[in-house]
Amino acid sequence: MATNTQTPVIRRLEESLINRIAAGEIIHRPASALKELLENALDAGATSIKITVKDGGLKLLQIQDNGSGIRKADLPILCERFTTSKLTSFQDLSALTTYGFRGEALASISHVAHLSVVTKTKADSCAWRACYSDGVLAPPKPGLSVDPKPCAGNDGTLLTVEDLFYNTPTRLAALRSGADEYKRILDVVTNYAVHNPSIAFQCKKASCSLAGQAQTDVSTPGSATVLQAIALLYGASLSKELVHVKLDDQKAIDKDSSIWSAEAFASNPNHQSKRFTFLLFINHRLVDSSRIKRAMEAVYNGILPKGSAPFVYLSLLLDPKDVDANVHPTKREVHFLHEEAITEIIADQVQLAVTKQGTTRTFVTQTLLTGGTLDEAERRPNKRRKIDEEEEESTTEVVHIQPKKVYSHHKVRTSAQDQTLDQWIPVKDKESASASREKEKAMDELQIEQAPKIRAREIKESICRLSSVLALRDEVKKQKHVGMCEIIEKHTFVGVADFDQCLSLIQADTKLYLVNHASLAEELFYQLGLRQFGDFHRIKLEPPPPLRELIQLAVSADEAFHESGLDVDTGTNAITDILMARRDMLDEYFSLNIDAEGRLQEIPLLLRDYKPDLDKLPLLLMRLGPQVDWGSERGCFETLLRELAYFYAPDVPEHISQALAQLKLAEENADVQAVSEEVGAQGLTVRSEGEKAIRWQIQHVLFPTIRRYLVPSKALLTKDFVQVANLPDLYKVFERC
Ligand SMILES: Nc1ncnc2c1ncn2[C@@H]1O[C@H](COP(=O)(O)OP(=O)(O)OP(=O)(O)O)[C@@H](O)[C@H]1O
Repeated sequence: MATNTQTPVIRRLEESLINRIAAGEIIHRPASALKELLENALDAGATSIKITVKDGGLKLLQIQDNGSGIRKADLPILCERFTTSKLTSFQDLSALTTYGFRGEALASISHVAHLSVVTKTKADSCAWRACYSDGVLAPPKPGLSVDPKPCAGNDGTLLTVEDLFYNTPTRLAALRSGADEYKRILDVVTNYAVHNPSIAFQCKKASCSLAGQAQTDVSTPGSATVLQAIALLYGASLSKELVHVKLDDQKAIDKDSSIWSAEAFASNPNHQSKRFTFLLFINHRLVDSSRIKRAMEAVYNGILPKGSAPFVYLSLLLDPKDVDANVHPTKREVHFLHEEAITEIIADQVQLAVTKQGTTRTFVTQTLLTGGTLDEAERRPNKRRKIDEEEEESTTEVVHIQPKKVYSHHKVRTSAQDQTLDQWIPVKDKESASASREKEKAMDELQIEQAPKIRAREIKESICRLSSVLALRDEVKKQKHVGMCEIIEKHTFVGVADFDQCLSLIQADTKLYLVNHASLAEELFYQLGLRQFGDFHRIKLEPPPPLRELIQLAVSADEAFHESGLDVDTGTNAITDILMARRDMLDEYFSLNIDAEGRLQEIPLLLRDYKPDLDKLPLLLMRLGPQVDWGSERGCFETLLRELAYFYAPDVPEHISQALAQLKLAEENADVQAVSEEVGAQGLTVRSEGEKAIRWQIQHVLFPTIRRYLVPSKALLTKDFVQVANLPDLYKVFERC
């Protein structure tokens, strides 16, 4: 760049240049112009909107609506900047019910294209035609008057945009192709057509087919529901895999916050696409929200296999006063009050609904359009759907283009959504088939109620300035094993292989690993403890149990303690005293709240949605005495977090082990009848229910969180990870057989 030693002169830009720069911010491409025009038609109350496009909208973009029309008297200022019928005062901004409010869209278009309008209100006896250039009326042809001309026309407005960006060649050159622009236009129309199913939409190219008839690429009847519109535009097979979530009259935070509602159609695990289709409307406005999008992606993280994506339509209705639509030139973004809380509620509900379907494996068949409309649409598929299908195919085509051959033994089924090992393990109780089915159903419901939120939630790292904690966090990072990280990050959970030994199978690429999930979980919980140090959520115990009694329970059951020769009371008192003396610190840093009367009020919640086995609580408290290094800050924090992690990690709960032991004993005595009558009534029943709940928690909460948050060390690799199979090797074995 040339260096200029002279001080630059500041000049006022020419009006036309200012307007063109401003227009460039609002009108990026044909699809953004169309969005503005569509929204104008919707604001005008249209029930039918027809769009015609030539060369991806660059040559021609025409939109005809049957809305209110524009008064002839308003035509002279129609395309002037900041002229609008939708806003009069600043206060109106906080009560917006229209898409438009700035009076800038038509002005912007007129600065970068040739714009003409034919419009007729119900009160007019004829339509009026006017042409615009650079914000003002322009003659239709050189030498003619600029005044609007009477002409024939229907009620409503026909807006024609020609030669978009004719005067901004850089913008024009940056646009890829007419086909690409047309695809974007179809996206916009499709999205609005889904959201406005009672409005008839049509979108077609202006070029005629050989038969002389333009082909309509998007077409909706205008008398459908959102689900029916999705079926029409995205395909009936998708619409059958959608779960419906409706939230009415919600309050974000407390009773004083405004009411909001939401409606969503989200795909169940049976639908898997390569690309995430996310249609988000906030107060009917088509917007992007990275926060909500991330939350939706997180919902499906633990449900869909890697590389698969869902479909989600979400419409959010908020009090207009809580929404700021004036944050982005194209209005593609909005800000709203309590965004985080509202997002979380919606994500939880979507997850609940989606996993309910995934868990119960019920395939709901929806009755779609009655009458011939859908069938007709199925025969004449909408272009948007065709494009989606083509895109799915074209991704496969990439494989063809790249000459990398995929051998069959490298092809692995990574779809973990439905076929995990657990599903092939029969529940071994002796109940009748129908009773078993009843119980299955009850279990499914129970599981949903017990742990409705199964995705790996965002767990924020707490702000902590204690050098000891920062050093411990650093240590975790330093021990990170890169190879293990890859496996953990892209693994697919296959199933619990041996429940009693805490072994699970996971798959990464073509390799199958047997992992000790209790060890992985213990390390995970230690790291989660470090991550949230000083800022844990809490589990409240109701009624709060006396600390001393809990410790006594564990001490009296502890063999090592008896061997040491100390008496139970002395041991119990010593441990109780240690904890009571440090209860302020325990509360502040670990959310372990013991009140002045020695009752345990709260314990830390390391992972929301995950329920630790509270039967292990006495053991935890007892171990906090001798196992924690109370002598140094760093040692104390580390050992205490390790104890918490040990408490949180899953192992076979006491009552299940007891039932198992009983079963084994009975089997050894060959008293099988007694097994079925006695243990079968208690032990095995407990095993099937308790075990099922734990298995569910392992698969749906633990492993998704491991995938997202565990920083694995080499130690884990050597101790708790065994590669049991590699598909190509297996293939060789089979070949030899
Ligand atoms: N299709 C239409 N039918 C009826 N009136 C229309 C139509 N399109 C535009 N108008 C009128 O023209 C005015 C200016 O439209 P323009 O799109 O420039 O701004 P806006 O919609 O008011 O605000 P924004 O710039 O935020 O979109 C609108 O306020 C509306 O009164």
